[in-house]
Amino acid sequence: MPPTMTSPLSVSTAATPRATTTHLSIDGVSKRFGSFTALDNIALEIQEGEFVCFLGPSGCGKTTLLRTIAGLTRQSAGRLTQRGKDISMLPPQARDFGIVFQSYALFPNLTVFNNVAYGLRNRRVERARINDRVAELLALVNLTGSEAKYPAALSGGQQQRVALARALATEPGLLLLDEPLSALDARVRGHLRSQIKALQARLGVTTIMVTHDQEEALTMADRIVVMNHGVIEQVGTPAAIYHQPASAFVASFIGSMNFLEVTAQANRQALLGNTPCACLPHTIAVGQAAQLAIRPEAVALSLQARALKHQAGALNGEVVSIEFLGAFQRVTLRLPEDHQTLIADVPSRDSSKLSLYVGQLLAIHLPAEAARLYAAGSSQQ
Ligand SMILES: Nc1ncnc2c1ncn2[C@@H]1O[C@H](COP(=O)(O)OP(=O)(O)OP(=O)(O)O)[C@@H](O)[C@H]1O
Repeated sequence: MPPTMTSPLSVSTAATPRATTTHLSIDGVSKRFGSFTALDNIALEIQEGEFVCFLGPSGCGKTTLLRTIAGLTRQSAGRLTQRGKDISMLPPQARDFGIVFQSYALFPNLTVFNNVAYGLRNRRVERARINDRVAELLALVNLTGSEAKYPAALSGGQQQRVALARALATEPGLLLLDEPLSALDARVRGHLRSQIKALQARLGVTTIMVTHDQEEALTMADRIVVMNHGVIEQVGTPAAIYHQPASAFVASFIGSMNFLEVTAQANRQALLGNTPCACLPHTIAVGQAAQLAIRPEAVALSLQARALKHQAGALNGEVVSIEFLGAFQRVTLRLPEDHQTLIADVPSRDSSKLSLYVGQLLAIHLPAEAARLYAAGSSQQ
């Protein structure tokens, strides 16, 4: 299985806020469409003020879960509680949330001012208060001065900022974001990502964002809910999801990962061909086929391969390609063990010491603390 290749990621290391009050509880929520199960017994608690991302591949059920929270889709089973109140059967208009969709969904025939004021007018808020609140919200999303413009006169990023202001206008307890950045080009997306994150931190509004973009989730979320085939695979901080993936699926979905075919051994070990490799504690039976997962940046390369070549327990490989990626070089090695391949990311400042070239034989070190064993054939993407 070739390793999943994506660019290196900056993982948000911000600690989960010390929020201890539950904002939203999802208890045993399932959703079936005919005989198809889109959500299977989902259980999740979201804390007051948290920024949570639902992350997963297309069709995993993340939008269905968001829509269920909003009341736009009715669950087939289970219960939703918001701030202690059972909202399971409430229609969307009786629930406390603001929502931003992927496509801007602004009213095209209303000005920016009137789009943002819409929810406030529906609630019969008095005119002077509406004027103040719209001014405050437009300042918050850096669109002061755009009050009289129509959506068609705004860029995609500006339209999404108006949509955000509109969603926040009535001060909802919960902000729902359904892939709000995916229709925007990369530069605007990056900029808006940090704006939304800063705004959320400033307002402290509990936020759930659906995304299929791992980088977005890793950089924005306090906690990530990784979903696959209608179930939650793992819930954790970005750092925990990245460094301690709970399943082969999570390991392969987030960041780049090598998967080597090995045989499980006792005492935190696995056999790669005949070469013993130390790894983290595992629960796979001795002698069972397994996958050893290790990130490319954790693989260490050195020059003593020839000396080690015939030494028991030494792992070496031949360089088959070198890609220059700026901050690091991505080196693909062929291992003598069953001709498997391994990717190593070598920081550019270290690569000169290795004088890398195709055909070179290098010693490989797989640090045990970065090597995780999963059952062979366990779900990847
Ligand atoms: N109204 C519906 N009727 C039938 N099937 C549906 C309906 N809505 C969603 N599904 C199915 O449920 C599954 C989950 O859909 P959902 O939209 O939640 O996925 P997703 O993870 O948000 O994916 P994407 O990123 O592609 O939007 C999909 O297989 C989808 O085809």
